[in-house]
Amino acid sequence: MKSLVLDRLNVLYGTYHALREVSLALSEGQYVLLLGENGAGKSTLLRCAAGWQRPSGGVVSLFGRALEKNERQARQWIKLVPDTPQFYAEFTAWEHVGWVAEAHRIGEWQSTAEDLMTAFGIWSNKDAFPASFSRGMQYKLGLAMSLICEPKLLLLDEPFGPLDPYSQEYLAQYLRSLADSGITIMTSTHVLPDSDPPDRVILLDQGEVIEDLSWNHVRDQYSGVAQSTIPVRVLRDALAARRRSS
Ligand SMILES: Nc1ncnc2c1ncn2[C@@H]1O[C@H](COP(=O)(O)OP(=O)(O)OP(=O)(O)O)[C@@H](O)[C@H]1O
Repeated sequence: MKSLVLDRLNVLYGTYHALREVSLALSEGQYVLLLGENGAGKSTLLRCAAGWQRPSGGVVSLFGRALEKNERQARQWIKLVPDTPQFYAEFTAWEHVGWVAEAHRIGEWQSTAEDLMTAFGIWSNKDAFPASFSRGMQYKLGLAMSLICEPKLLLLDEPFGPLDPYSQEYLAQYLRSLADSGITIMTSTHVLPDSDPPDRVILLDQGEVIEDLSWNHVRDQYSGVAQSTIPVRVLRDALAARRRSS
């Protein structure tokens, strides 16, 4: 069963075509990187996949059902952490996590929340207000709020960028273990830690999917190259080939 299928998605902002005939299918437990230059359409794709934005054309399906025909269930299953998560000024970090956990009817959420916040290094800030958090701490809180809801599909917009190197490695490890436990993950990124590789890499350029590669294929093609530098090389080579042929 495919957890996420995007079928010929198009997104127009006025006359600007931000996504053009984007089709892809993600299997359960796949960990996928979405690569592309600034403005390639990564956030737009993630927002459409999460149901935060309605495409101008095309269909988003989750576990075999169109998202808009199964919206409440789909929204419980999918969690998107945007590049800049938003918070309520008047609630603490702990209240944010507790509030989403209760809303999703997660039982006994407190110890999981403590584990998540400890793992992400924000436990000592649990009673502080997220407005006072650094960008990296805000991202970690956004992650904790999403993970406490036990999503089946986790969409992350630029998760590694705001994090310190230790947290980047920890998150890469954590994402790998989530995927191995059956959660599907798609993350846009310009950064890849050296450990715990993804399964697949999708390259976007000017709103179009230009490559869809297995990590094993990419790894073989760039053997001897540090994992962290592979995304930039894959993207650079694919864009160069595309511009040569056009
Ligand atoms: N609300 C909007 N109105 C008009 N144009 C938009 C809007 N949102 C995005 N765009 C345009 O759509 C294109 C894709 O934007 P998007 O944010 O999806 O790119 P991205 O790949 O996530 O970029 P980045 O790496 O900089 O985050 C860009 O040209 C952007 O200017």
